[in-house]
Amino acid sequence: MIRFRLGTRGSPLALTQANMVRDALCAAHGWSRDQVDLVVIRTTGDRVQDRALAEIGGKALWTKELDRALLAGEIDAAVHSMKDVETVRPATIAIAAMLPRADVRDRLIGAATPADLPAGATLGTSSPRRRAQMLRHRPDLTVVLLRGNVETRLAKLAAGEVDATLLAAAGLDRLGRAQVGAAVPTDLMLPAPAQGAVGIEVRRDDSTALVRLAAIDDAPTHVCVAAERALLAALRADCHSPVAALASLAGETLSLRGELLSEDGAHWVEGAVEGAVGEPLGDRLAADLLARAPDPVRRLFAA
Ligand SMILES: NCc1[nH]cc(CCC(=O)O)c1CC(=O)O
Repeated sequence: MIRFRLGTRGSPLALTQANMVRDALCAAHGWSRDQVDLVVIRTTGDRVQDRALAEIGGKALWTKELDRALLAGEIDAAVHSMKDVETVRPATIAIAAMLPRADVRDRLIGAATPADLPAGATLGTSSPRRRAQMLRHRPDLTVVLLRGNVETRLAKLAAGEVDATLLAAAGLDRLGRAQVGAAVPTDLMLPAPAQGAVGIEVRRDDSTALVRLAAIDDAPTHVCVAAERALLAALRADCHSPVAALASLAGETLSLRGELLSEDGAHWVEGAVEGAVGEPLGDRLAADLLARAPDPVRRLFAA
């Protein structure tokens, strides 16, 4: 009997997403639930909660231990929020599949819209993108660090530690918190590259796992997230970088929007490109944005 081991982080959101992958694999291959083992891997990012990720080593904090377990053969595949996966991955690891993307927007919790926040309100976030985008619209806000998993952040908000916060709609919805917060339109706040997408990685030389996962790949999600990640790669951006991106697919035409900001949100540049799937849209948009970026923005992205 086939057994398949799926590695995942242990946060409630990570476990929910790993269960979605398990359900998709069972549906695609006619497996029973007990044929897919969820193997919980504790990551540095789960342990360190008091500093911004960018400060202590970035996205690798979420992927390093899962990469190790994957390459050591302890698991057959690793489930990730694609938003947390580094732009440059080891050559030995392949992104084999993505689940259909959820709501890509951020939700604001604490006010109906950014404009409704009281003057001088305190916004809790540790995302450079959310901080810069909110300061762009509301330079009067005070932004403070807020970390922890989704439930922890909501508890800190309820305890009055901050007046408002932003969380991905995808995470809230998957955790059964669809009523929490108000979605901010993407025209006002372009999401993080890959927000709302769950990806599954395997060893590049494991053709069995590659084929099994191909059966659950959502091609439109994969194409869009790949374009957003290509923009990050072309910008040499990392999790310190205030960058937003969103691709959408209409028939064979892929559209990619992007926004780069200075850390204080006082400067920004936005742009969009369109083309056929397979065209290097990320490179084109990166070149266009960098050419037009005001100095305080370009300095953050100069390779
Ligand atoms: N950086 C943490 C993280 N990684 C993925 C999600 C939510 C799910 C997603 O965006 O796919 C979150 C929480 C958040 O940003 O609110």
